[in-house]
Amino acid sequence: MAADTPTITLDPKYDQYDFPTVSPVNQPGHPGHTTPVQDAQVHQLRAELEKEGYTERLDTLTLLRFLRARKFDVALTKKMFVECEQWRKEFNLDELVRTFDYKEKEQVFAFYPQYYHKTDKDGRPVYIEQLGNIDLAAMYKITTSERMLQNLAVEYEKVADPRLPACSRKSGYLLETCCTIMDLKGVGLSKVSSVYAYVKQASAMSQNYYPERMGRLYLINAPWGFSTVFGVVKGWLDPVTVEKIHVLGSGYQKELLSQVPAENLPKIFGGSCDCPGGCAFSDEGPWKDAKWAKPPKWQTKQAPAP
Ligand SMILES: O=C(NCc1ccc2c(c1)OCO2)c1ncc(Br)cc1F
Repeated sequence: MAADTPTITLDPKYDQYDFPTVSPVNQPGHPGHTTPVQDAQVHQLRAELEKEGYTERLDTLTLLRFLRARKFDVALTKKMFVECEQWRKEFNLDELVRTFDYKEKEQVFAFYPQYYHKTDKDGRPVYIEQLGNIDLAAMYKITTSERMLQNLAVEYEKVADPRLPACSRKSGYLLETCCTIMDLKGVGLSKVSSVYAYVKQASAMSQNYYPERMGRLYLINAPWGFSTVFGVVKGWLDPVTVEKIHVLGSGYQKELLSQVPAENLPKIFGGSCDCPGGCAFSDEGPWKDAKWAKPPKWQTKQAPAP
């Protein structure tokens, strides 16, 4: 086997994957592109977590995501993993995923659409939020911030299964991140203050408990002055995160269409997609296609794609 062929060392006890596990991202720390030291850090982290009684989510792909988020500092990664397990327990996430019914979704979406819709040119799930019509006073007559965060957590859980595995099967390589579009049209700086608390909690949930899931973040229709404000915020963010974020004004369509094929982008954003019943409610994507949603039971374990 050529020296540069990506290979991944899997632990048969935890790594029961039924989708491709080699990442197209040819950077150290990504599955199929780890160094021997990084492989050893995965084993060290797993051994320490097992010793503390953890038994779930100790698979290689998950541990590598946490290790990348903490720059392979095993002690800091262990702390992050433990805090995430603590949050999952307090949030009662395993039951929530099974039972949560966001029956007020259509009414909330009139103010704040948040949905997954098809894929970008690299095959990632596209996640769209439209924040411009948020009216928390009116929304809190319909729902609560707790239920909005519960819905977000459930949708994030579905990213791990079935969305990303289906996208990985369709593309033939491992996909671990999403392409997020946040439409700020109509978000005046005054409204930002009331929305701020929720957005702060949502982004904290994303960064602390779903590490390395954001592949790209497009902030479109950013109000004039936002990119100046963002210039300050940028200084507080990790450079790896900053290079994923694209702040675009009203002339976003050309850049957005270079990342998301027109047929996958809703018409309202300059694409050509117009799902029956509305793109915001279709949940269209490879995860809805029987061909990709689940491997047939007979499928043998595939060797990682060369
Ligand atoms: O896009 C994501 N995070 C970025 C994000 C998500 C929510 C936010 C935010 C930034 O800023 C404000 O609210 C994101 N997070 C977790 C998972 Br799973 C999939 C995702 F696409």
